[in-house]
Amino acid sequence: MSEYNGRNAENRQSGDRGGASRGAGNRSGGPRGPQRGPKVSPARLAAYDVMRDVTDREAYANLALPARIREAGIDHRDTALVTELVAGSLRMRGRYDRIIEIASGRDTEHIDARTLNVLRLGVHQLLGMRTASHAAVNESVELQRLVASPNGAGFVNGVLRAIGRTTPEEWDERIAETAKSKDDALAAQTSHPTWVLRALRASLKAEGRDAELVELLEADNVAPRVNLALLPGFDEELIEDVESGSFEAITFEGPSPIGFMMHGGDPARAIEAAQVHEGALRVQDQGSQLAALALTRARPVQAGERWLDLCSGPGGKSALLGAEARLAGATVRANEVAPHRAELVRNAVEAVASTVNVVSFDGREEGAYDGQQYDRILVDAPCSGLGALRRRPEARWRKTPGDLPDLTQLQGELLDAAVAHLAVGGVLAYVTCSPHLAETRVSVERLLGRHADLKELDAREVVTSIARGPIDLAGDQLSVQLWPHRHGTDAMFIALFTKTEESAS
Ligand SMILES: C[S@@+](CC[C@H](N)C(=O)[O-])C[C@H]1O[C@@H](n2cnc3c(N)ncnc32)[C@H](O)[C@@H]1O
Repeated sequence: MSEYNGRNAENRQSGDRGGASRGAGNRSGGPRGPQRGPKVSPARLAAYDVMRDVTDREAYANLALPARIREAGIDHRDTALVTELVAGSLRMRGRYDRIIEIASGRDTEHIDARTLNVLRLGVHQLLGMRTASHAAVNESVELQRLVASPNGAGFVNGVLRAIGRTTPEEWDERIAETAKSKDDALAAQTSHPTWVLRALRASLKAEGRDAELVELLEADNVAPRVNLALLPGFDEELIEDVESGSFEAITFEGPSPIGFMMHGGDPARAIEAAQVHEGALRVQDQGSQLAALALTRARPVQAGERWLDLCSGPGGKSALLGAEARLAGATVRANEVAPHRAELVRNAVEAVASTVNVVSFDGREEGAYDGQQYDRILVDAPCSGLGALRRRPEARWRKTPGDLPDLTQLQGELLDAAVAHLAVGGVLAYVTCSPHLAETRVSVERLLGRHADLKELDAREVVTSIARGPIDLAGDQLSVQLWPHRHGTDAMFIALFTKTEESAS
């Protein structure tokens, strides 16, 4: 038996509400001919198309899904089904592939790519959505005939029937029995690459909380709630309205003092219903909210302060910095290297446009700084994104440990350039959406080693003082590591520094 207790995400996925058969689309690469009879629902066919685009063509599910749903004319009811099929099958791909291997006796590398995606979708219906076994198997067999090879229909039928006869808990045991190691078992059971599991454990261990690993891995497998931020200084009466129950879909809760949580429904509609200043209520993870507020509230702001958001695209934190600056009489320069992302920043800061100047430079170059020193600098650095695995179902399968050296080098170079433009007594925030130690504490220790004039500030104290209620921050470092399972946020890392007078010369 492995340490995993079978309390896995499969049991918590939403149920299949079934898909009506209303004439299939026709984009898949297989031998798809005309369908004779109502065999494969348009929802399942659309899900297959997106799976193929993501697994074989490097598409991003969050972009490919809405595009395919529109193209196939999928209605509102079936949109949820397609989304669940795709997101669940992609997120749980590591687990499902292992189960397929055990059930079929065949390595997934030796299964035709189209058939493998048909199987993944089938397994998700059987184990993740608890679709009636005959329906899941029959639809998968028909999907196989339509998009892959009719010759493989018997294989799909046999493998899925075998999988459906075994409960998710029994699959956990079979995975453990056949795994190469305990880590291999837990990684397959919870659908994480083993190197990611080890990196997450190392980071939790550094806080003395490695016992939380399974909880974290499970949290990664549940799509996050949509969170909203209300920009300070705008429509604050909304808080009272929400607290008095005027809005069913939103509650004023979570660790951020300006954060709201959505309980289902369409965020765009909820924002419209709130009738606030345009752009003042925005979708934003509460960890990101805390990271931006940690910089602005680390110490009182003096009117006239100059702030820099060095890596600002798509602009969520810039909007928040802009709102805080507007209230305190400071100004913000928001820099983003990619011009199309700088455009997104311009849109994001519309509500505070008079306070935020958006520019597009490489943050390691002088142009990003306009020859100025800054009182506060946010380096929300490009990173592996291992802290946001809940959001992008395919992301964990696209990262490799080989991505880290280039990223950590870039993070170091951006930080060095930022330090050179930090005013004496100014505050620098280093933020990543990754808990990987190479991108967090190792980066911090190296930075402090390179800059004798830099002193780390107590970010824990700052975040504790701004959080809405008590916040469980573990370990004995000055920096803050947030976690999905503990805080309901992305796994954001926040470190704060100041430049000291003595050694600044
Ligand atoms: C983690 S994201 C920032 C998220 C943003 N702060 C927000 O809250 O919306 C990192 C950003 O850094 C940008 N970036 C990457 N390399 C950069 C560089 N050399 N200089 C400036 N920005 C860079 C990326 O394009 C990306 O938009």
